[in-house]
Amino acid sequence: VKINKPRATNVTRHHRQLSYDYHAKTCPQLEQLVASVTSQQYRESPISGPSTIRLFFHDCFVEGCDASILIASRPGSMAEKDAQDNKNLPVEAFGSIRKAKALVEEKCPGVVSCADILAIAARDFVHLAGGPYYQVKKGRWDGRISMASRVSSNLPRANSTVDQLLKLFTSKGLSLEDLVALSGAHTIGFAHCEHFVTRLYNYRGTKQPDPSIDPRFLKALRMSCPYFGGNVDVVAPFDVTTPFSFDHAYYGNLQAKMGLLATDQALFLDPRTRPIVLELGKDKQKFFQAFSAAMEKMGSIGVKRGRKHGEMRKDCGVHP
Ligand code: HEM
Ligand SMILES: [Ca+2]
Ligand SMILES: [Ca+2]
Repeated sequence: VKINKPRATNVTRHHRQLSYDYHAKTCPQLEQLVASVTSQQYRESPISGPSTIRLFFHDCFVEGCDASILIASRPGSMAEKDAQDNKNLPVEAFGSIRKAKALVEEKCPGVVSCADILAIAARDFVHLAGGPYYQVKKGRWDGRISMASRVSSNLPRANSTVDQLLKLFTSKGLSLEDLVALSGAHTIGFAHCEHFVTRLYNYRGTKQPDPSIDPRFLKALRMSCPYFGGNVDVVAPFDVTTPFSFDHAYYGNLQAKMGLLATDQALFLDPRTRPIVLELGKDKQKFFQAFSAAMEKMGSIGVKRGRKHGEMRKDCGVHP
């Protein structure tokens, strides 16, 4: 397989422009302000955690980390959030960003982008669920473009092959290691049946289940997800062992043939990614380190700086 070289120039140049202390003078209390919202939100509706982390991923992969995913559609222009791939993102995720932005605007008007707030909130939720607390680089501006039509080609599908995943991730400046570490976000959260149901009944048109699923796990999943006529709202946990805790159990599940999506299980089946799955499954600290580093890289995809390329929104849902 030919792996496209990451367009490192693009990514690193913007990367260098972000900094940990970007708001030290303009909004020194920024992280506490966001934390007060995320911690309360996590107590009141814990599903804000996984959904905000996913929101951040879907933002960064489409037009870069620029809060383009938060823009509301207008008549005649369908925005990213209403694209098919984003329709399962619960309102809670958008709600926490809106609340955090409102509080930040009250204390530090006009200086902090929605994109930075989303990056900080995603980190907070990782930590609140038991994951690592890593420092977040800041200095992103919000994006001017949000088009539903740009979404699907920039996001992975639940049945993408490892080749396809690699091609997509390297095109964003992310490595093989980053792909495996970031997929570890599936240590929390849930997926709707539609994303894995063909694995349970008709794998690649064989009318048989995917042979790489553990038989007991298969049976349990089939109980929740019938092939026909199931309830479309039913979800299954990504990590059957600790669905609410941000730990490295995800990688152990893959070794036990209990990956939920084809893309999860594929990371253990593919000889290129298997060694990384084994390594991260052995050592929680190693996973935390790899995940934090990969989140920093993901958080610097396509970052915009300044009025020429970006904007500073007051309301994250509308262009100023
Ligand atoms: C590697 C390719 C990936 C694929 C194919 C994929 C696909 C999916 C799918 C299909 C869902 C279920 C959505 C639903 O039914 O509601 C999901 C959920 C989720 N994804 Fe991924 N994902 C990938 C990578 C990532 C990355 C890189 C992150 C973050 C760093 C992430 C974080 C999450 C989280 C936290 C959830 C749970 C959301 C919830 O419970 O509300 N995923 N993903
Ligand atoms: Ca974006
Ligand atoms: Ca877990």
